[in-house]
This record gives sequence, C-alpha cells and structure tokens, in this order.
Amino acid sequence: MMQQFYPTATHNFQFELNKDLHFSAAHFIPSEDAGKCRMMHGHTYHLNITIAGNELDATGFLIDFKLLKELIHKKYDHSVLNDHAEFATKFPTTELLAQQVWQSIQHVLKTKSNRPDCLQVIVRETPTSYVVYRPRKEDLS
Ligand SMILES: Nc1nc2c(c(=O)[nH]1)N=C([C@H](O)[C@H](O)COP(=O)(O)OP(=O)(O)OP(=O)(O)O)CN2
Ligand SMILES: [Zn+2]
Repeated sequence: MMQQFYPTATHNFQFELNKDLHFSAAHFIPSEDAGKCRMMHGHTYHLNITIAGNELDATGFLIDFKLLKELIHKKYDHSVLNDHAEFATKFPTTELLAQQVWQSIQHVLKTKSNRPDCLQVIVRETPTSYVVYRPRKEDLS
C-alpha cells in the first residue's frame, strides 16, 4: 500500500473517499528520449484514487471501494500496458496511465445516480517517481 501523505485535491464536497490499490504490469516507452525505459520492464504500480460528492447511494456508499479495485486491477494486473487499446497510439507513461485510470473511473461514476466525481489519481511507478493527475473543472460531470 502507498502508506504516506498524499497530495490533496481541494474541493467543497461533503464526502471524500480514497482507495489505495496496486497492480503489477510490464511496459516499455518506445521513444528516443526514454533511455533504458525503451526496453520492456516491469513495475508494481501503486495508486491512490480520490472520489468526492455530496450524495450517497441507497447503501450509504459514495462508491463501493471494491468497484474501484475491480475496474483497475482486473484490467491491468499482470498485463503489458502497451497491449491495451488505450495505449495503441500513445505510450504508457506514468502521466498517461494516470489520465487513463481517471477516464475509466469517471466513465463509470457518470452512470451512478448519486454522481460522485473522481478528483485525483496518483500513480506511483517506482519508489522515487509518481504522478498526480487532476481533471479540469470542465471534465467533471
Ligand atoms: N515523466 C516521466 N518520466 C519517466 C517515465 C514516465 O512515465 N514519465 N518513465 C520512466 C521509466 O518507465 C522508468 O521505469 C521509471 O524511471 P525512474 O524513476 O527514472 O526509475 P529509476 O528506478 O531508474 O529511478 P531512481 O532515480 O534510480 O530511483 C522514466 N522516466
Ligand atoms: Zn517503467
């Protein structure tokens, strides 16, 4: 688990939920600028996902923690990130993975009647490197 202090997303929602999850995957960055990362290699990616909203569902959930894990872990664990359709025309950098995770989650949140939003995705690729992705206001529901 990414047990540390996280950068925080500022907002005025009443409820904020955070989910830590991790998955193992391989990738390569086939760019001249990527140095040794042009070669296939693997990481255990550690993620922190922030969801916020003012309304809960009938169960009293903002969103089920389990759903977030299912969405992301099932999709990427023990896979080659470059093989996924979303990385057919772009490289699976930490930045673009964080953006993609946000898009996958927000797509599902939009179907929920209580309409929570994903405000932040942190992807840690190595013990010393991580990215924080936050949507623009106009990207939210
Ligand atoms: N802005 C980005 N820079 C780099 C990315 C990236 O996704 N976004 N990715 C890589 C490589 O994939 C690499 O796996 C991670 O790089 P790095 O943090 O440099 O890994 P090291 O273990 O070598 O880092 P130390 O400084 O030795 O801890 C490269 N750059
Ligand atoms: Zn890498």
